[in-house]
Amino acid sequence: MTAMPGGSQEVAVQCRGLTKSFGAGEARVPALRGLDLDIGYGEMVMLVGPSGCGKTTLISIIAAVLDHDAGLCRVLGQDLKTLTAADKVLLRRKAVGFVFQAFNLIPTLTLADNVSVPLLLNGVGRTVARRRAAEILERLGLGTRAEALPSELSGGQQQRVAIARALVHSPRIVVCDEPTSALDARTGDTVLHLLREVALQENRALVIVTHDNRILKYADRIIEMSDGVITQSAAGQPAVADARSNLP
Ligand SMILES: Nc1ncnc2c1ncn2[C@@H]1O[C@H](COP(=O)(O)OP(=O)(O)OP(=O)(O)O)[C@@H](O)[C@H]1O
Repeated sequence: MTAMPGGSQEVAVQCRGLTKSFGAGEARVPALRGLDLDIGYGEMVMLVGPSGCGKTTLISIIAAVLDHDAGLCRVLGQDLKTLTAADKVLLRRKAVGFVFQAFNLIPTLTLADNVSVPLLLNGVGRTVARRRAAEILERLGLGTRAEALPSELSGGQQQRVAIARALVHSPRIVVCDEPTSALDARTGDTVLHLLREVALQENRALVIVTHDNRILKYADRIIEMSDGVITQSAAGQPAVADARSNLP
């Protein structure tokens, strides 16, 4: 079992003996092989490891977009195996923000409309939704582009829109797959500051898959995976913890 730093009893995510395979018979590929993990509220965890070790599979299960085979995955106190498909839709809609590697923006909608979608799905009125979308786009440096279409943006700008959309409805759990892959160092810092602020101030849990060593300094915990299990879990650096209290 992977212990929580400080031994906290209250966890946002609890995985025990989690397994997941793709395919069947000779083509079967085991992606998770009995993984144990706890993630606390207010914690920002970074998942690292070689390509194919199961990082995306793990965050997809935590975000309730992919079903696991066996073991326990409890998210916000709910055992995912006990949830119906409709329950999972609700959990995702209300409580999960997902930044996909491929951004997954809707090409025919403006940035403001893309970012408004999670709010509209949660019953927020259009005017309020668009105002909140504009606010978060502003914080991510895209305030003047709110009426642009995704195709008019660079990859880095699209990535920031995807991050805005994942945060706009204040989800308790945020999972991000390579959220800085298309960003330069400065923009990556802006995004990580925002994600940290979100994790700390709103007491949410953030899980970030990354190959970007530049952003590891923002993590509370760095978890290394290999071949479908966790091989190492290390606390973040104290020097960075100091810097966190000076967020812009
Ligand atoms: N939909 C799928 N169908 C078949 N195999 C899959 C599928 N998704 C993942 N896999 C396999 O499961 C294993 C874990 O994949 P996963 O994408 O979780 O790894 P990863 O650590 O996120 O890799 P990367 O860093 O390259 O994104 C790999 O062997 C991958 O080929």
